[in-house]
Amino acid sequence: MDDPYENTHEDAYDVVVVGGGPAGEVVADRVVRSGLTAVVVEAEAVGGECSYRACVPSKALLRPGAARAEARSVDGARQTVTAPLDPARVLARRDRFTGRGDDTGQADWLDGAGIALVRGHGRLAGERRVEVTGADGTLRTLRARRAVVICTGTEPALPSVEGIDRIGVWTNRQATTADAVPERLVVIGGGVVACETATAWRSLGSSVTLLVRDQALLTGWEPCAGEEVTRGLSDLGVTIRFGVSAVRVARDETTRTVTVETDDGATLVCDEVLAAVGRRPRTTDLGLGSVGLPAGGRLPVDDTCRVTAVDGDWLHAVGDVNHRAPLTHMAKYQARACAAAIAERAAGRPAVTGGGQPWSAEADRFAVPQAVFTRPEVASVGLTERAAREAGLAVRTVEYRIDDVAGAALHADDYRGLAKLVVDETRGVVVGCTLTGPMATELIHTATVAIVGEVPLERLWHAVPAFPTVSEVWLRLLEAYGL
Ligand SMILES: Cc1cc2nc3c(=O)[nH]c(=O)nc-3n(C[C@H](O)[C@H](O)[C@H](O)COP(=O)(O)OP(=O)(O)OC[C@H]3O[C@@H](n4cnc5c(N)ncnc54)[C@H](O)[C@@H]3O)c2cc1C
Ligand SMILES: NC(=O)c1ccc[n+]([C@@H]2O[C@H](COP(=O)([O-])OP(=O)(O)OC[C@H]3O[C@@H](n4cnc5c(N)ncnc54)[C@H](O)[C@@H]3O)[C@@H](O)[C@H]2O)c1
Repeated sequence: MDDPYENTHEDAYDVVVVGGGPAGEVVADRVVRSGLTAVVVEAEAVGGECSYRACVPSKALLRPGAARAEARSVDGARQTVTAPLDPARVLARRDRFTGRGDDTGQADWLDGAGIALVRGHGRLAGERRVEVTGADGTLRTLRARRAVVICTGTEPALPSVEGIDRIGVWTNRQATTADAVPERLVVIGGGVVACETATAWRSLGSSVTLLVRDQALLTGWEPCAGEEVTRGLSDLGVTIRFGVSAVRVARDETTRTVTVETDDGATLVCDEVLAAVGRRPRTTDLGLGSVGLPAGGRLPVDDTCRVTAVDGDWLHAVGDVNHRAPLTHMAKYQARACAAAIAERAAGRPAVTGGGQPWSAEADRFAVPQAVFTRPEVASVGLTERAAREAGLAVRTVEYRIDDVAGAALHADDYRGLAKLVVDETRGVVVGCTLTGPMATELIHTATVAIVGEVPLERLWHAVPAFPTVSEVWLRLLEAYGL
């Protein structure tokens, strides 16, 4: 059958990328570097959730409080840092990172990289076709000669709480872009968004209450991570209520305050409520039906990020939308792999995976690092002890208090931190690591290298950490293991 788009060059690209967040930007950049052409379709702002309403603004809000706490943890410096944070300056600094949502810089970067940008909402319209509806309602069809890559990310899930759709509930968007510090903030959830947001706004002066359905924070992590963050947030003045769910919320139109009723019969009054109960894929209005897929679900993929439920090797999904490892750095890692696979197949080669090839995003399955900038920081990579046991590994764990390391005591008078290694005894290698305490987020990469490199512990013994650094915890862990 004749292809009506065959000669319409302006609307045909080798690769059509739907969504210009971290995943989409990197896929497009890498395919163009490989000699193919690419277009990015973006509905809101190039840079995605990460740049404007997630990672970047949240870390910009967290850093001043962390810097202040760090100075106050050293005698001699502590006495000089007595004033609270200056919210106006903190919010202004955040805005310098986000440009308040202005994506001119990132759009210019796409242009400079030779990537076309089409603004509008993209939907699949059958095999290798994407229809884009512009803000003015105009419709444009893009044809992909080789591949379509879905990088549409996620949107916040809302808990089923009566009235939650009528109070102007905060999601990550308001929590990272608000222009004023709420006097009283109630947070529903006990995961990373809940814990980081509580840290940030409490540091800026809010009175924060966490309503945590579970009996711990950061479930899914090693229990010590949640315990340390519970202690740290409590010390910061955050109220944490475990085993409690909100059942009803209502905003008073006169006072603008929100009343939150909980399932233990209590009532809280606050100024804002943040829902931080996880994310759902942005696939409801994506034309998935045109390629035989149900709307609204995740898009399972193989290690090259090819959507497994669709025949052929043209449809891919990268980043949060495939739910393999919903983090920016893993989205970008998958993007590099996916672009390499597309280039490999374009060259007529099969892109076989599983052997550490650049087109194989296999680290998603065993070495996902995560850095959480709470007080204290927590970071992890690889398997928890529980996950390793469930996977049938011969598990041995080693724990060490980081405060007992000379470098940690020099770093902060009140240093408090934990390190836990999960070792696969059969292979004699580290398969998981969790760290808590100051600089945990920077220290975790050492563990990532050990896990990905499958470095035997006897060999790791020869990687000598410098004295007097916090990294000496690695020596202590190996000694505790018996080396
Ligand atoms: C509060 C918060 C803090 C976070 N902090 C961190 C952190 O510190 N570190 C970290 O690694 N991760 C963090 N994350 C997770 C991180 O934000 C995501 O993993 C990351 O944004 C995923 O990138 P993505 O490109 O897959 O999706 P997104 O960043 O969500 O980008 C998707 C893009 O697709 C566009 N889009 C969607 N649908 C369409 C469509 N139909 N047509 C056209 N365009 C479309 C959207 O407008 C958006 O620009 C955080 C998340 C939250 C909520
Ligand atoms: N520093 C970082 O790496 C960072 C920071 C923020 C967010 N993120 C990413 O953003 C994503 C979303 O984070 P999140 O915290 O929203 O999700 P999450 O899955 O980490 O935590 C969700 C929390 O909400 C609770 N919950 C779920 N449903 C509930 C309900 N109906 N009522 C009450 N509580 C409920 C869960 O028990 C859990 O405590 C994650 O994938 C995370 O990796 C990463």
